[in-house]
Amino acid sequence: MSDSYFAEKQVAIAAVRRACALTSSVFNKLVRNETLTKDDKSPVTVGDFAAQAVVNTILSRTFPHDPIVGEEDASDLRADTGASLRERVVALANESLTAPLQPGESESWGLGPTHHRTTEELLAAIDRGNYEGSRTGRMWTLDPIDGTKGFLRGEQYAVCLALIVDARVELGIIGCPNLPADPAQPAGERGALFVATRGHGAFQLPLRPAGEALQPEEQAARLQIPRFTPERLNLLESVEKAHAKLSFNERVARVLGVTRPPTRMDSQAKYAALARGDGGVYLRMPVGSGYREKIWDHAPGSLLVEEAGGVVTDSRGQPLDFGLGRTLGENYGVVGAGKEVHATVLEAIKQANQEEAKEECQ
Ligand SMILES: Nc1ncnc2c1ncn2[C@@H]1O[C@H](COP(=O)(O)O)[C@@H](O)[C@H]1OP(=O)(O)O
Ligand SMILES: [Mg+2]
Ligand SMILES: [Mg+2]
Ligand SMILES: [Mg+2]
Repeated sequence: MSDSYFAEKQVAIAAVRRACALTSSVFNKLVRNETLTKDDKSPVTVGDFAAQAVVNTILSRTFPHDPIVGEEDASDLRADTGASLRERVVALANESLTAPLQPGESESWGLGPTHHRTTEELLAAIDRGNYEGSRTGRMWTLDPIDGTKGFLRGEQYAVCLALIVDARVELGIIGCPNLPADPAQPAGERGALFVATRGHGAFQLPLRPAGEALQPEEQAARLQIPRFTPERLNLLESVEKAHAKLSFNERVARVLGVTRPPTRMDSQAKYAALARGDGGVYLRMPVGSGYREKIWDHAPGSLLVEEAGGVVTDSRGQPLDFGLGRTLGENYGVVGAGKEVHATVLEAIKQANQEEAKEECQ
């Protein structure tokens, strides 16, 4: 792995690893009343809030001038009705931040047993994620638990962090605590960390740090999307019908001549799976509800796929624009695939659109 954004990469890997340890341990202890429903009807748990508190606390200490676009905010925790939730989030975040230093971490990052934070400090850290985004300058974007529904089901979710500079994703980190470490052994050990730096490749590392060095070459496996023939392709798609138009995916699969059933998976674990050679196509078409995709849901995943030799665009072939604010703007869907397959998928989408329009006229 190269030295481009080396300091940022070290810090971001450590932050995502701590957040993954936190969320995995919280899953086993989650009780009723530790999950809220947000205004958009999506769930948020003490794990989402605490993971955002941890990552933002570390980033604020190490890169104090960088703004952060994070999914969550602390308003529900500050409310009187949020008192017990707030206490739990503070306890979980402090437990994570005060855990012993791991290989590659520095005490100057404000980590380790003497670094307890106050409630106000942790709520303020969560709210550091309120940045509105920008076309220029540096910013981080964080999804503390991507795929909260998957997390609650004990299935796939991901802790996702990216550094964006002048609207271009430069660094992407995705921690997947429930993803098999080795795709050839689906029932084997779980947990994988994915790291991509623009121009320097995509890598899988162990989720738990091993040995003294942070990322010795032998621990990082370089990822490359293989060439796919249609018989070997299958679509990687959302589990949630409300998030993506799965009936349209079926049509696209038919046009492509894909015979294998789709792989349904929550979160940016889909991008990680694609980057390491699973499926061959990431397809997410809008359901027509006016939902706008968020930058934290695609920034690290899209860089990971690009650095593994793939292409990620909207369904018209336009690049995703990370400079518009907290969202990607009007939603035309997202398509990710290896270079050769990507163009074929865009063609198949055109054809599927025409077929659908024709049927709707009849
Ligand atoms: N109505 C919606 N349409 C599309 N995506 C949504 C919607 N509501 C939430 N999401 C986000 O979609 C992503 C899940 O994608 P997938 O369906 O592929 O697993 C998550 O980031 C989820 O947020 P969250 O981070 O809160 O889980
Ligand atoms: Mg959410
Ligand atoms: Mg998300
Ligand atoms: Mg989330």
